[in-house]
Amino acid sequence: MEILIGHSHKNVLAFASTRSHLFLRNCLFLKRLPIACMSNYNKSSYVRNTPNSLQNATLDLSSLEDKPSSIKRVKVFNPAKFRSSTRSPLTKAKPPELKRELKIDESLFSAKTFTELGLPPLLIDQLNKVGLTEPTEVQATAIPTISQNHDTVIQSYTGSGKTLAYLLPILSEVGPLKKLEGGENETLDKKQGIEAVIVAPSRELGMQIVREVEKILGPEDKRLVQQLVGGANRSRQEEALKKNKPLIIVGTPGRIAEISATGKLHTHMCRFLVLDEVDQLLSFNYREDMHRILEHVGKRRSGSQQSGEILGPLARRSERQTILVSATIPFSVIRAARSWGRDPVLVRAKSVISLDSIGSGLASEPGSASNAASSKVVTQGAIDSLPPSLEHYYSLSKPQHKVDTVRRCVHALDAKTVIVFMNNTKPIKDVVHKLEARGMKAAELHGDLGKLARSTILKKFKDGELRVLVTNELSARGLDVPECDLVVNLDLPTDSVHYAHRAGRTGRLGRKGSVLSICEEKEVFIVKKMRRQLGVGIKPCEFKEGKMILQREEDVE
Ligand SMILES: Nc1ncnc2c1ncn2[C@@H]1O[C@H](COP(=O)(O)OP(=O)(O)OP(=O)(O)O)[C@@H](O)[C@H]1O
Repeated sequence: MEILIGHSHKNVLAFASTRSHLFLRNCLFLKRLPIACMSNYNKSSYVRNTPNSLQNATLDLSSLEDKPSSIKRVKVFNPAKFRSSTRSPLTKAKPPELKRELKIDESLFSAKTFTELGLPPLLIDQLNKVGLTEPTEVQATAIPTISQNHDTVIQSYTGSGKTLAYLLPILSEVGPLKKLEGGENETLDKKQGIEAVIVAPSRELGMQIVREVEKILGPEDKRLVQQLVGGANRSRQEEALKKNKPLIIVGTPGRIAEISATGKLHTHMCRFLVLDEVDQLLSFNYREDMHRILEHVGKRRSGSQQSGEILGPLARRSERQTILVSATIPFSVIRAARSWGRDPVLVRAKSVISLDSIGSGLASEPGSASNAASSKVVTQGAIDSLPPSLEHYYSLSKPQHKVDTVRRCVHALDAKTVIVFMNNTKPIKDVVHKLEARGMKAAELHGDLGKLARSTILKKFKDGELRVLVTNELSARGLDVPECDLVVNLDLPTDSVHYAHRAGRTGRLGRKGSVLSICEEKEVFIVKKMRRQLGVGIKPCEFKEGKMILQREEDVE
């Protein structure tokens, strides 16, 4: 027990201190430190928190895949057979300590229909009604895996359909579209209360997930999903919880934790906990709220609770299934998943790997890591996070000419729906004014705006009433505007993980998309570093006579 206490708390501390550096950097140092200092500072924060053996072991997500011999594969998985034996949460709880072997039928990873994946007929009908007929690669891999009750980490590039990859297996177990099992009836259903909690880091992403669930449930049953996002009226949300008795709640960590603390949100019997954009949710900013959520969701009252009290919240094993999702999965998430999960697996397009198959000795004490190794951990969090269809460019510009470079790029590429990212909130308004003065319909979106203003602007942008949205990191995660054909980094992102999420707002689900990073000459080394870390080509370019001209590297240096 003592070992477990230490292990669990170490994870908490690792998250806390890593983020506290990032947080300080974002808020305080950004304007004052030269970029080179910032990048070293970022590295050193990882050094302090990365276990020794991890740094020496060059462990990464891709290296996990290089060890097929460590994957236990016993028999062919038959989804139809599996689904009929799926346990009912109230009757057939599996002892958490029992290790199960990983048995996945890889032929399912190429499934061309949702039927092949064993989804219930009612759910498939509804998907067809809303025009969803063919699963994406990550969906074809995640759906059968989650349906086997594995705690799952989903890592797949931006815009690859991760939301439905976790929603569909949940909806085939929860709500009116699920497959009814023998002995189960509507009376039991009504007693069950909240069955799935989905946590997202921003209101916008939370609301987007709610809309996705509502779309599939249809107008008659959409009350079964309830949003609990910050910025909205809390008592109205509490009333809706009481009145509508939702089965699924989607919310931001602060609001979920707040309502949970008042005793008005009962999630102990919950079967699914999803952390969307998990790497962000496990950061310092959210630590207290996430603690509460992890402690309470799916924590049935049983004999095991007592040992949970002794071990501390993160070490508790519960009956819930935990699903962690992001395009960027740093090692800290793998470590967390291993420490909370039951038989946790890592799902990527066309591959499933047992997290338990990662070699031992990774949980040694943090402290004396090398810079190179720790930066590799960061790098590996970002690799394979970008859709292959994206084109990446960078262009040199003096600070006072950056807005003009945006304008020339938009015209040269004839981009219709553009997201411009900046690092600070204050200058955003000024950029919007300058773009409007140059005849472009633009608006600002950031956290200083009220909820209503944020949703109105986002709606206008999605409806095509605005050509350019000037925003900050708020919009980098999860925002799905399929029409977005150009992302511009008017300020360079702080690292490759931030680059990946910003860039991923375009080129969604196989569409074409371009990403332009505007930088000063002294910042080119940062672009090159990100290019190396992400494994993508970022080509130098300039804009002349309404055209984009690609340059040779030598001409830029
Ligand atoms: N099977 C499918 N068929 C058609 N469209 C789909 C399918 N799955 C998802 N989509 C659509 O693809 C788009 C991207 O999906 P989603 O937002 O889930 O991507 P993501 O991988 O979560 O991206 P991010 O990492 O940026 O959050 C959405 O508009 C979604 O509705």
